[in-house]
Amino acid sequence: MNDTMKSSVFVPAHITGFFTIEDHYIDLKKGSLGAGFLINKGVKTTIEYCNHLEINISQGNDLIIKEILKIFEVKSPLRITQDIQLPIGAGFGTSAASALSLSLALNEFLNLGYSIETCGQIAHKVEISLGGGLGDVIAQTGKGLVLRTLPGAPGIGEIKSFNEDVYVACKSFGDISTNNIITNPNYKKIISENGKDYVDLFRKDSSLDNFLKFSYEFSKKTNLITNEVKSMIDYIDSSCDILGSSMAMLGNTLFTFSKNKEDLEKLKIDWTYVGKLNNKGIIYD
Ligand SMILES: Nc1ncnc2c1ncn2[C@@H]1O[C@H](COP(=O)(O)OP(=O)(O)O)[C@@H](O)[C@H]1O
Ligand SMILES: CC(C)(COP(=O)(O)O)[C@@H](O)C(=O)O
Repeated sequence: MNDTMKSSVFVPAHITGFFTIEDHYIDLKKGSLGAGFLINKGVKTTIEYCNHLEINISQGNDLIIKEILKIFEVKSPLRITQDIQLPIGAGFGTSAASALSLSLALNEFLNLGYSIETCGQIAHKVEISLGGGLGDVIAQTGKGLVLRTLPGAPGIGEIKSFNEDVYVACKSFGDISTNNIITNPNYKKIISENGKDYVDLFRKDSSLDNFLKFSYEFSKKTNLITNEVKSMIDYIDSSCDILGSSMAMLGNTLFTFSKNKEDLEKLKIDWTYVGKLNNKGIIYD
């Protein structure tokens, strides 16, 4: 047991701009290629000693927590608190952040000595089995702008991180069922055909401009872009000097990048998130 009797881990939300779907009969090798980014809100999991199992979660259900506890074979009664700081199902990767932050916090609190890769593989397996996503867990072990170059769990897949000094604003209009999209044969085909083109181009020139351009084109070519997101992008493009905007995969959520916060605040949009790109990654308290 951790002698401080309390462990907290924050895992940043991850927003995908474009991606491919990489099936495999081994869940640890199943995932996605693509590019996305991390922000300064996400999921913070805190574990304390308690005389009975207590789960406090700010939203959603305890399905992910129960699955992770099963894999860790946790016997000691704990108080697990999860602060999910963004809307669930809206393209922020909250299921992956819930699974990864809990795995890392359990590892620290129980002094198990697992590597981040092992904790990430546990989280990835739960993410895949529950249909929460494909490549968010490995992406959340990166920093800033994250390119997935090999699919799979941490320690199996591969990522490259790029540090960018920019502001991001996200506006969510609601959720989109990730599982319905990533298991639909027609979507799988159009997503992977277009996603592969953009991954190949982005690998050659991994600039922020390209990320924003490729993501917006991807959202239109896959017909995933929603009317709300498209109209908001048109309004933003006509209003001010921003770097670019697109749709979060997979949520009815817009994201836009700017060199300064003032231009984002001038838009008078009730942002779901506005802040700097997260170039630091996971935080252990
Ligand atoms: N903390 C959670 N506990 C249980 N289920 C969750 C949690 N977060 C998300 N989910 C479920 O996982 C699926 C994907 O959610 P999420 O990862 O939030 O989607 P997105 O990555 O698009 O934000 C949804 O069906 C959602 O209901
Ligand atoms: C795009 C998606 C397949 C789903 O993302 P989300 O809905 O945020 O879980 C993501 O997991 C990825 O692999 O890039």
